[in-house]
Amino acid sequence: MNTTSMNQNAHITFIGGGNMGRALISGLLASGFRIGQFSVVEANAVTNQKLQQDFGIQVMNTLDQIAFDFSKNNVVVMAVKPQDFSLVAKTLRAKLKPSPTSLVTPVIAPLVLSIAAGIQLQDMRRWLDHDCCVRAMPNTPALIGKGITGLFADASVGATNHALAETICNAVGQAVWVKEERLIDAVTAVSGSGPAYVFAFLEALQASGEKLGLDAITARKLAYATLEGASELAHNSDEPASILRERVTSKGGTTAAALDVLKQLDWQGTLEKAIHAADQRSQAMGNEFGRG
Ligand SMILES: NC(=O)C1=CN([C@@H]2O[C@H](COP(=O)(O)OP(=O)(O)OC[C@H]3O[C@@H](n4cnc5c(N)ncnc54)[C@H](OP(=O)(O)O)[C@@H]3O)[C@@H](O)[C@H]2O)C=CC1
Ligand SMILES: O=C(O)[C@@H]1CCC=N1
Repeated sequence: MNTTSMNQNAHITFIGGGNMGRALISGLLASGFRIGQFSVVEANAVTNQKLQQDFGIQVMNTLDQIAFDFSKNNVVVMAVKPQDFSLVAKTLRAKLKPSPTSLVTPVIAPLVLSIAAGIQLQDMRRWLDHDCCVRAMPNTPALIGKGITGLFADASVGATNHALAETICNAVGQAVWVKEERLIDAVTAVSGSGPAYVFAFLEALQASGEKLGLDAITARKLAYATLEGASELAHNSDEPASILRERVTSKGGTTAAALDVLKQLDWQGTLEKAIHAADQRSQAMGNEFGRG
């Protein structure tokens, strides 16, 4: 099946349309997937209502309302919190197979694409009684088509579903495959949680400007434009970030004064510890919520 017909025949069911589900739905719609290709199950009444209003898509309240059309290339995006995952997966289990009286057998096995932090493939497969599972770790810039998603699949996922998972993630930005499942925890720590570190940096840069006497609007403009300009410069440059940093740092100047303080406070070490904590938490959540 070529990519165009694979995409056109895809039906994507989101279980959970909260922060990340919403970002992916929005990004996928903007990239050309059609409204009719989506189903969403969202238990929260307010979130449910808002999804219907904003996107005009079909949003169900409960999992028992799902009925897969097995003539489609079904993708089920598991976008609930890790602590809700096992219950959802166990409820979904019976739905993933056509009923014995069904006249349609799946063209390809439904793909279960989990974006949940920590939840491991072995646990998903046990709960779902279904092999065709892929782990993905996207991030919220998917909302504007600038996400980056780390993906892991093992050999039990066939070529079509491998390609489908990648196509969906590419539609909302970029996708990278990692070679070991364990590395999805690292992806989570770096880029899944990463936007929050960047937003915290932006908050701090703006607040520092205000403390130096700039009004809030000006401080915000300076901080946001600096982050945008610097990251685009780094992105488009052949040089590593360390060289770009040196070019800003005049000998005995202002940048050197600021970077000296960050060095004394072991800024890099602190950030490494923070990202290590996220990686550890991802593993711990896998153990905590993977039981049962
Ligand atoms: N937020 C992010 O930046 C990222 C999140 N992720 C992962 O994505 C997943 C979702 O995170 P996030 O979007 O932030 O979480 P949210 O809580 O915003 O969204 C999850 C939604 O699922 C709903 N829900 C709970 N149980 C069910 C059910 N049985 N059926 C249907 N819907 C249900 C929740 O309702 P209620 O609130 O009422 O429980 C909630 O609205 C997590 O596993 C997280 O690890 C991955 C990458 C980035
Ligand atoms: O904070 C979390 O657990 C989720 C996973 C990555 C981003 N948000």
